[in-house]
Amino acid sequence: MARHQAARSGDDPAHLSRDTLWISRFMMAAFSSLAICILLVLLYFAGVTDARAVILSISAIVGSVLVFWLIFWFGLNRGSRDPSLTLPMATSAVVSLLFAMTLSDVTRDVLVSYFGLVLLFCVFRFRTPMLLLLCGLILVGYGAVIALSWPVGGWKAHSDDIARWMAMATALPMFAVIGGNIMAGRRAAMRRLAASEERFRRLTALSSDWYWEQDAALRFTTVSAGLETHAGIAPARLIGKTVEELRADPAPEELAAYQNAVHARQSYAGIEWRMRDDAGALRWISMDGEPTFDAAGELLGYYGTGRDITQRRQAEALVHFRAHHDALTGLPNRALLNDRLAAAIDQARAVSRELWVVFLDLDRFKLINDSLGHKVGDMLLQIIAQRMQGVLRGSDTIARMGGDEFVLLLPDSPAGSLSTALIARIMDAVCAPVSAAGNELLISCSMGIAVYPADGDAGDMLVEHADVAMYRAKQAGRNNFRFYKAEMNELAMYRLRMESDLRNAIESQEFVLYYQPQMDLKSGRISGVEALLRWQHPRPGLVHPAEFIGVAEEIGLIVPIGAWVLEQACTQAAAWQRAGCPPLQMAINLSARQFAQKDLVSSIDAALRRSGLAASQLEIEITESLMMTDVEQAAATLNELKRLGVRLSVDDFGTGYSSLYYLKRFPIDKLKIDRSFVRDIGSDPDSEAIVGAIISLAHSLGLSVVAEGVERHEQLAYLARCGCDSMQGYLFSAPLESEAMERMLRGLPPSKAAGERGKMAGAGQMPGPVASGKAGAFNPPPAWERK
Ligand SMILES: Nc1nc2c(ncn2[C@@H]2O[C@@H]3COP(=O)(O)O[C@H]4[C@@H](O)[C@H](n5cnc6c(=O)[nH]c(N)nc65)O[C@@H]4COP(=O)(O)O[C@H]3[C@H]2O)c(=O)[nH]1
Repeated sequence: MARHQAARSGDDPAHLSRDTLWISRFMMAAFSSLAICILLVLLYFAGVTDARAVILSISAIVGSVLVFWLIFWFGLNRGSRDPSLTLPMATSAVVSLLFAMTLSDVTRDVLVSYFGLVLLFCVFRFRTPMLLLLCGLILVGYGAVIALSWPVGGWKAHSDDIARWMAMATALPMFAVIGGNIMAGRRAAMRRLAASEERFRRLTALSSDWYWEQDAALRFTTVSAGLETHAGIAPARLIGKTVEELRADPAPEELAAYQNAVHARQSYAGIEWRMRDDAGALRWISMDGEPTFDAAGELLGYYGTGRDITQRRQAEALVHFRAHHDALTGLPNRALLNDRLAAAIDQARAVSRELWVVFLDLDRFKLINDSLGHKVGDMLLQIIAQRMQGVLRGSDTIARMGGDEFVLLLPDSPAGSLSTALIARIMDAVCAPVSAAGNELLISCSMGIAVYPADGDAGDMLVEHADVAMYRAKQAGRNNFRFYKAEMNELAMYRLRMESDLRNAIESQEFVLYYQPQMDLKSGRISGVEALLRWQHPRPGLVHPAEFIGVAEEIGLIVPIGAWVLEQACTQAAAWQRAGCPPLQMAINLSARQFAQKDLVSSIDAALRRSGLAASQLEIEITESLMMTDVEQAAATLNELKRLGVRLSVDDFGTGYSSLYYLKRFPIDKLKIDRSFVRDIGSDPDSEAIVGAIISLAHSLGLSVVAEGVERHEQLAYLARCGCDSMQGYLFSAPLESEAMERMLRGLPPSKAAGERGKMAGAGQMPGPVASGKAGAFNPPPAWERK
């Protein structure tokens, strides 16, 4: 019957439980009826009652049970207000009993006790009035039975029945009232409990927490539906399992606090652990728990609340990641590098192996950043970071220190994997052309390497030494690497001192301009002068640009210094002209940083306006490398300068790319043959050939040529033979202070100690070869070191 009911209710669990309840009530009534039938049969065999009475009574009882069975089988009870059919079944039972009592007066006293049983069933279902009604039915029925049998035996024969009826007439109503009230109270309590449970259910549904219970073995016995709602985990998955059994693999060690608490039978809060949700994703769960004990103090289990804290943990993980990684490249940052460095040193020490710390700095990155914008700079950094990651092994670390600086940790392997070939691979990865935002960029890098344990056994010391070595690599011409050597520290100290002195130099007005004339080879006249910067340092004295321009460029000071040079040179040229000197070309050097300044053209324009110098009298010297970093941008800037009317010359021609392409592409007026070729005229036929080729190439492109560093007549003669347009060098004049230059322009004899070489090497001496490096080739002067 239950199966039938389940099928009809569509296997709905709610229907199933309701049907089961109704059936169980029917079954109780059926078994009670069976008990009466058995009793009647026993009474017959005991000779207490006759066969007819037994058969009729059993037929009536079984008949009524059958009727109810059919009602339940066909579900006819469902339409009733009380589908359990307690009232009809109770009435039928009473009527059946009364029928059996009527048939056999002897068994009446036995059967009467079954009324109590019927009332007992009903007391759970009926309220007091209904119970009283049932009592009335029983009493009236019993009275009727007595009345029907009255003619047989009279008063005497029925004195027991009357006494029993009277006892029942007093007891049954009392039973109905007391039982009814007790059950009414119980029902009220049940309602209150149900209401409270409903409130609790709603509360947990509203909250992001869920409720759970565990037994004494700490297995979940109850888990509220909130677990599924908020964490996507079906509560059934937890039932019968302990927290340890549910933990996700690999199990993190966060449960020690939980285990300590439950072992000590204490409450706990905020215990966090991970498990997979029904979709397989990892979830973080937080639990608060409270133990429950029985009267004897034995643990019954735990109960408490839980919540899904996955989002919070993910946010924390993100914050942690951001605190330890560089936002742009996703590489470890300085903080994480320090941790890894300490661990790598410990590891290297433990296995007695080397560890290389490499400091890598991109060459001229600032130029790209300043000229093409931060977006392109950022893309470049990301691409290069990815490339380096591709070259390095899993055991290596690459960290971004900020800007264009990276530090690489390269632990050695048992097979001895560290070699300069690895460094070359990294360099190749960085140097491969990069396409960023439509720009084809060529970038190189300089690297310094400090080796553990030889160069230090502390992380910060190794990084510092690698930085010093990187600086030396840069000084040695960039796109290079250097291993750290102890002597490098001295140079680093010197550089630091220079940096701080340079920062004061502008304010203290320690810069001066010297001017070196350029002589027209055809006319023998001064066609122009080159403004050359000097630093009048209070202690070592006059410092040449080769020693500080590179540093000023790196720390960005070259921009204000260059602006000062531009202003000063324009003002001086205009002043000479106003003083009656013949008009001349004023050449100034432009650094890479200056060239990348967005307001370069406008600032030159402003300087020309302020000084009153014609744009055509200003010549800007730029180097080849400066133009080649980003060809498009360089062409745009040079074209703008050209539109302004200034002249453009390429300094140090022959030492760099010397590409015919850029000579055609850029609006250049003049080439300056590098003095390294000029120096070798007379001693090296190759240099002579190069000088000759440069001159004819320039002329065929319509450019003029100036040779720098001319010191000997032999050089002058060769240059003149090749058709060089002008020359600059000690043969004619060293760089001069402005007054001395003015005298020369006016054709007056030089005053004593006028020339720079006179100042540096002794006044009045004949010009001779003077060693002079280029900007960026940085050598500490002995005078500086002595201070
Ligand atoms: N051996 C030899 N050298 C000669 C001779 N004649 C001139 N020189 C030197 O050659 C350098 C020519 O300047 P540069 O090629 O533009 O090379 C310059 C230029 O690149 C840079 N520089 C100088 N002044 C400035 C400036 O105001 N701004 C920028 N950005 N760079 C500057 O510093 C470099 C070095 O400048 P200086 O030390 O003044 O060195 C000057 C000059 O003193 C000679 O006959 N023999």
